[in-house]
Amino acid sequence: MTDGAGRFITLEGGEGVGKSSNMDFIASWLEQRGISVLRTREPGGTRFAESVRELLLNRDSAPITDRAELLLIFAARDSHLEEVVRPALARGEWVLCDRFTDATYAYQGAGRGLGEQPVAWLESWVQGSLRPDLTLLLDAPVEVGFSRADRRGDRDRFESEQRAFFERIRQAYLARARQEPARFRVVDADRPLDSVQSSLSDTLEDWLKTGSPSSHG
Ligand SMILES: Nc1ncnc2c1ncn2[C@@H]1O[C@H](COP(=O)(O)OP(=O)(O)O)[C@@H](O)[C@H]1O
Ligand SMILES: Cc1cn([C@H]2C[C@H](O)[C@@H](COP(=O)(O)OP(=O)(O)O)O2)c(=O)[nH]c1=O
Repeated sequence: MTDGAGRFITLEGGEGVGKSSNMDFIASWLEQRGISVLRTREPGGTRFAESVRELLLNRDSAPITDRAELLLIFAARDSHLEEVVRPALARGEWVLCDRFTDATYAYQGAGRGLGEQPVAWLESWVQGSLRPDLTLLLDAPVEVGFSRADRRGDRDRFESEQRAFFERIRQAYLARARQEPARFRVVDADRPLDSVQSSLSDTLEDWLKTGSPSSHG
């Protein structure tokens, strides 16, 4: 892509679907095509946001109400957008982010049961018109992700939730993908890693062919 405009790509999915395993793959795939990408994650990406991440993920944190959790996530997001994402897009760079606001609709909106409305308010206040250009959703049954994530060892504060929480998250992600088919590509992650990656290649190839429209030009 040589049009000089940045692109904002997000990777989403429930626990253990393979986001971390595929971040490198996606970044290298783009880099092989001459597109360098800035890799980042949420919550996180700045010193402040990484401290918030620690607070949110640590099982030994003092109790956090659901509303406070939502506000903390957007506080971290504001810092990440101001310090990292917006400046990179303004320089014409591509940004690849491990989770973004679709995760908030899924985890806080559906998982915690706060509903879409408070997420939508904060999204429009904190982000203005900024939205991802492409969202890759890795989808797998909850038990598949769970058994993979368990191999990683200790469960964090979110991973300690019950199965119904993760079912709501999966359904919310799929519903968002249905509502915004132009932005989302759903990849079946319930397959061996090489098949998942071959689908990701096809998906990216197809998206680049369609002109990979940017809203940050
Ligand atoms: N398609 C796959 N098939 C089998 N195991 C996988 C697959 N993708 C990832 N894994 C393994 O599952 C575990 C969780 O993957 P990870 O990438 O950390 O998931 P996430 O970041 O989505 O939580 C890791 O041990 C990883 O090696
Ligand atoms: C970005 C974001 C993440 N989260 C949660 C989901 C994850 O459990 C956790 C950290 O994300 P992540 O690093 O993707 O964890 P994992 O690799 O274990 O899937 O933060 C939210 O609840 N809301 C959000 O808006």
